[in-house]
Amino acid sequence: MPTLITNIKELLQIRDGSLSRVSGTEMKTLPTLKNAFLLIDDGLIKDFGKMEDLYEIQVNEVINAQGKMVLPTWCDSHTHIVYAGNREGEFVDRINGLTYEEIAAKGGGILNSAKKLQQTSEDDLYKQSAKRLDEVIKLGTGAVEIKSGYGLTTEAELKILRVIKKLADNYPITIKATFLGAHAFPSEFNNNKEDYVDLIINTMLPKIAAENLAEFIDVFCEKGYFSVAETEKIIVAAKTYGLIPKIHVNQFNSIGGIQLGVKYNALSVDHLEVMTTEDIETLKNSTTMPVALPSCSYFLGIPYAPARAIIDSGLPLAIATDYNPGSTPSGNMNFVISTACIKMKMTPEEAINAATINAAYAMNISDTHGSITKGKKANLMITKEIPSYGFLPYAFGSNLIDTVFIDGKQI
Ligand SMILES: N=CN[C@@H](CCC(=O)O)C(=O)O
Ligand SMILES: [Zn+2]
Repeated sequence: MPTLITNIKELLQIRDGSLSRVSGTEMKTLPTLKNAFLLIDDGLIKDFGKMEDLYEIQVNEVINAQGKMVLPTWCDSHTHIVYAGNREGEFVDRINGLTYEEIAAKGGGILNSAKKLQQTSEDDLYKQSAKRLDEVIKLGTGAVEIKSGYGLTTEAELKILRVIKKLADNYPITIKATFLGAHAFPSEFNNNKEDYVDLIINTMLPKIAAENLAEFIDVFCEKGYFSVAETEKIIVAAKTYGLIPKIHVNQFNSIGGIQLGVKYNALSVDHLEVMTTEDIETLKNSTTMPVALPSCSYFLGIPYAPARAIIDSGLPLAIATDYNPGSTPSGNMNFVISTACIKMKMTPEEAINAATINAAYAMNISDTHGSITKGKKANLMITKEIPSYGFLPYAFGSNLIDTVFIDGKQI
């Protein structure tokens, strides 16, 4: 039986089904309908319109959204939420003056998380990760991409990907899995890095493909991590198994990761804190979505991705949390949106577009998620009473999300 939401102060992000992403000046527009209704049936958005055009209909439930906004749930296209424990100690080390790179160089960082994860059972890892997922769903996230990458052995990488699969089976939200075995070189491969790349290609990838555990391939393409040549080798091998590239590039240095991503039709290139004009030029006329991770810049105190230069050059932009224990121990998309506005000078319209329709594109789900469109999933949220949608990024730190619907069901 259908559910009807009535008296919606403003229904945000109404789009035609054919739209998959918005770029450049298009990002400044957020199509809305004031004083609206929305009808949910069979888990999908069945209809919406002005209250004055509401017709007689038999429904199961009527929700009065007087004074409240309704919008599609956030799509978080870049997370690492399947991890063990935390890295609170390194947080304090950084407060005391060490840099992220210095901590990694002395065996902390990703290797620290990998050690913890290797010692954690699959059940415990599931429990820890499910808790994080529960939290972000309540904050309005209705689809999430999750990467492996804190295992760094065949067994531990498979453990993470199986946990992701179990989360996808047990939770109603859409979950996409990414294989990120190339997140860091385990220390035992320090003197023979090619052997680790070979392990990824010859052992991990075939097993992951055989169990159908990932849709995307990711590599941390960065100085001190994986070179452009190593990244290319891994992407080429992964593509033979049908995995689509979504890669970590330009976090600390611009070394050619964007050019590589575009060459191999990456679905997205993520981080982008350090961008050259050539990097921006390369992204033009490509199908690759640039993805910025504002909370990572906030937490590490590193530059923010130059959103203005990216959008003003006509490109699209998506934003995501990067939820992980080292650089972003937060999965709050509302904070990401506020930070994008406050620190990256994105307008509320641009930030909401970046976290919905463009973020859905960066996860390959824009045909079902990311906008209020008839026939798309009824993954929606109702805000608390707010004066306007600009209040969402403005009142940073307040939880303004009242109710979340996934597949038309209230969470
Ligand atoms: N930069 C690479 N990977 C993660 C952080 C890894 C970590 O510090 O644990 C990121 O996207 O920020
Ligand atoms: Zn990341």
